[in-house]
Amino acid sequence: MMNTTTQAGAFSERLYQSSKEIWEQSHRHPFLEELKAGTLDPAKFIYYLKQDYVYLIDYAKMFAYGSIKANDLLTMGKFSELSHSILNVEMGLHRLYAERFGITREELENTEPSPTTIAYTKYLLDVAAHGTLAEVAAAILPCMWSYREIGVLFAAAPGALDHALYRDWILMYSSDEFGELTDWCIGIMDQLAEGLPEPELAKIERHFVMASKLEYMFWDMAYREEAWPV
Ligand SMILES: Cc1ncc(CO)c(N)n1
Repeated sequence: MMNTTTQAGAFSERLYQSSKEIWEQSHRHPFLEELKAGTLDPAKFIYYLKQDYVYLIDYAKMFAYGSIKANDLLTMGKFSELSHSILNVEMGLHRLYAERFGITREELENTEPSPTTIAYTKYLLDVAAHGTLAEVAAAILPCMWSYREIGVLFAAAPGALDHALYRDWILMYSSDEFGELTDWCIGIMDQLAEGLPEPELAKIERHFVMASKLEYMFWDMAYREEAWPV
């Protein structure tokens, strides 16, 4: 495993270790193995893109909550910068892909969330409604950090960038800009965890592990093109 934990402090290293095996299972999931090889069925990618678009609407709100819960202007500003970047840069990539596939913006935005998307986003929003800023940071971190890890690993994988279809996706998540935003999230997590009692740290760790499991489930959901049973 390539070390992408460039700025990890003590607590974020503990978080990383807590979910390392879950992340590795994600990396080995056929959705990502095939995306890396360029063989992923575009229908599965389109399904993912649409679910991820509605996921990102709620995910962007998590950073808005981060801004509300922050107590200093620097942190507020950074959380709102992150929210802006999700809505305009990351979701811009989804809109571009949708255009390539002939999917309208309206269709993209009106995607009915699958059971797994609901589970993930509502879990996050529950943490935002009831948790501390440190809990919010822990819940949103696996998303950024695991994608950065995947992006960096895939960008370095021989041939992965040669496949026209998935190249832009890999470039987005391996970009310096995405990496810097991820490092900021890791840094604020370490800062917020400093001096907290162990039961609080354990609760934060549970959010991180839960979000990591939901990340795995998101890949699996897309590969299965999960639908509502009724
Ligand atoms: C489900 C999910 N997790 C993480 C990211 C990265 O922001 C994303 N776009 N979607």
